[in-house]
Amino acid sequence: MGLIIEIFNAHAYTKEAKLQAELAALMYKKTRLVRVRGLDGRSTFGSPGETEVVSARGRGSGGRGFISGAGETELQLQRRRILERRNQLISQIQEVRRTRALQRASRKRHGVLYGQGLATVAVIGYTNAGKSTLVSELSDSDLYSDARLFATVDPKLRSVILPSGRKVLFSDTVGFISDLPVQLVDAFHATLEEVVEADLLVHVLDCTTPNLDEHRSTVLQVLQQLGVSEEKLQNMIEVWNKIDSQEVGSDDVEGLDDGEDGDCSGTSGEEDDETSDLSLAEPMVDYDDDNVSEQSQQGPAETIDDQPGDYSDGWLYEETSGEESVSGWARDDKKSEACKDCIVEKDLHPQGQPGPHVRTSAITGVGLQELLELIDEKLRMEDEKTKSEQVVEKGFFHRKWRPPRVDDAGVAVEH
Ligand SMILES: Nc1nc2c(ncn2[C@@H]2O[C@H](COP(=O)(O)OP(=O)(O)OP(=O)(O)O)[C@@H](O)[C@H]2O)c(=O)[nH]1
Ligand SMILES: [Mg+2]
Repeated sequence: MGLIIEIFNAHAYTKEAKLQAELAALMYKKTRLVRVRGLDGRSTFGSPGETEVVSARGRGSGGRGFISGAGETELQLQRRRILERRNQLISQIQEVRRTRALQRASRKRHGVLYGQGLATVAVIGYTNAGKSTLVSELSDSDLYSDARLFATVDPKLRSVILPSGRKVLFSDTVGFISDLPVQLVDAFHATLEEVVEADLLVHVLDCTTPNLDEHRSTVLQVLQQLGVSEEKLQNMIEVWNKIDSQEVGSDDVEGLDDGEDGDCSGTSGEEDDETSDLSLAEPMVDYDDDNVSEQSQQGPAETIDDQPGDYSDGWLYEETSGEESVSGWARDDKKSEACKDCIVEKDLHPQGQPGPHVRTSAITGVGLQELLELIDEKLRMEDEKTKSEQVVEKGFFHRKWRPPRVDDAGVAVEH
């Protein structure tokens, strides 16, 4: 637990996160403030291992030890100091939160001013999944990003232009880890406010890890603890990142079941190997002449047989994302060439089974375009849903009040 807090501390680079990390550490220290045996063999109070902690009296009346202040034991003194610091930290955190809320409100206003609410997409996931790399790859490219907007407001927020031309804000979040202590979840709640408030969540998983399922459930658990709505969880996009790692050694693809690495081509768990074997043996989608010529218009043609691996488990991305979705939005060569390797699972988890919607490599750019298109589509669907909900609400609440008709009144009084 102490180590976990230290890790968070090291990664806390905003003022708010730093305050929260200190608060978590403080609360942790408080729980460890117990009677311990000092080096001289006497009972003392303090954190285990802290030899400087002095012994306290106050174990009932007449105990031995220092008295600080009016009969205050050393333990009480330490507790009081911790509580004072805690209160200080809490009020500072509240202040920072207020500022953040104002900033968020101003971002929304800014979006509205420009004719469209500025949606936020929170990129979440287990630590080391590649979230930051993904967000910066998306926003560093001139193609996707508008660096002028909000860059100074929050370094973790990046403005990105979706294929439809819509601007959204991507927020990179702190990585989740297993056994995240409940106090820490609370302490980092504000840091993760972006997650709760985001319009859409993108869950990045490192598909080369053998613990993919475990990482996924850890993240889902934390999201639930944070109070993310069921609806948002359902709508969340799952991205399997680092598919290039499999390409690196094409031999690895044959030896997917070596148990060392995860398998980016399967769905998840034990079925992976079976699925990937199937997909490697007999791809379900043939690349016919039409498809090949379609691809050759976008980038250098490559024969599919030469592909080092088929990440699709039979669901190859064969649509070219639709001309309409890329209108006015030039693809760069690197990305469009890479796109024929990547896969979008549009039929989102049909039987509620976990699995990727998009497979990406944040390093090479594979799958990023598909990811953006999917985000575009999801946000569009959300907009439509919100609009129709508003219409229903309006229909119900904004109905004009009319006095009861005379006929009705007549029925009521008639005898
Ligand atoms: N091979 C490969 N490596 C990647 C890819 N994306 C990220 N990495 C590497 O994975 C490591 C972690 O990447 P980050 O982007 O820092 O991961 P993160 O999810 O932000 O990690 P935390 O902030 O600690 O939660 C880095 O060494 C990246 O270079 C990818 O697509 N392929
Ligand atoms: Mg990161």
